[in-house]
Amino acid sequence: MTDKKAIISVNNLVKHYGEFKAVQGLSFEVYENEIFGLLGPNGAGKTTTLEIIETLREKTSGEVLVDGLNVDSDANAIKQIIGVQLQAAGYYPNLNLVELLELFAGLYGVNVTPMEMLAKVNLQDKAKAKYKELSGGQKQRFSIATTLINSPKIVFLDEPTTGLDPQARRNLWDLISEIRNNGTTVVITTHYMDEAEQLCDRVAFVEAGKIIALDTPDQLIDNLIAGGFERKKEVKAANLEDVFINLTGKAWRE
Ligand SMILES: Nc1ncnc2c1ncn2[C@@H]1O[C@H](COP(=O)(O)OP(=O)(O)OP(=O)(O)O)[C@@H](O)[C@H]1O
Repeated sequence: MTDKKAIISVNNLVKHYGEFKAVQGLSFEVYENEIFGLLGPNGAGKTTTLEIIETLREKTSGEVLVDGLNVDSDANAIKQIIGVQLQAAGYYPNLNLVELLELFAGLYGVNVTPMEMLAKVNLQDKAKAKYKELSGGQKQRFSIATTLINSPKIVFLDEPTTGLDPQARRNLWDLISEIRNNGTTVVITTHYMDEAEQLCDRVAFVEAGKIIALDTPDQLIDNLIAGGFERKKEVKAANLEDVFINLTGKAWRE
């Protein structure tokens, strides 16, 4: 991993909300073409950190470079090369998915073929549906499609699988891996450790505005075991989620 090139560099990032210190000197790099996970408990500062990198939130101090561009001076250029998920409220209720994609493409000043974008996230059948008519998993997939409109170098996904069933989650993992395999760097936040373990090339654990560990999932687990850690209960070769997936299959179904 040492020959990897950093596409995001965060140096001593600090964010205060009044007296409250939400981010307290974070430093990390995201490498080109990896899936990088920010993990940590509620309120740890993950979203704040992401939004500062996305140029959507002011920092208190520190340096953030995105593909060599500085968030302080090059925010507009950064916006051109990143894909960010919109909050649900951003989707005009009376437009269908094709019309929404055309609207976003117009805002970015790019040409897209909406059906091709929908095919990437397996939503061709829903081309004429409105956002509010989609299931939770379909909404997430559509919102990921919107992040790809400007062919970004980096996509940011804030808890993309929260609230989804196991199949929808696994299908989203496949989709996110595909996005990475097509050359895009992915930065993701999640509370699901199985997701981080399966999906992320490297993860950073954030707690109370600080990074307390950063490595590949494999290395972090090996370090823990090397320290003498043992699970109390013997681990079975499968878990209840495996039973669910085996009973119900892995096909897209919402
Ligand atoms: N606009 C704001 N004004 C004041 N405090 C804020 C603001 N935004 C976030 N905070 C506080 O900063 C801390 C970090 O919030 P943040 O949303 O970054 O956490 P998070 O790690 O993304 O949490 P979660 O996992 O719950 O999404 C929290 O204590 C939160 O209450």
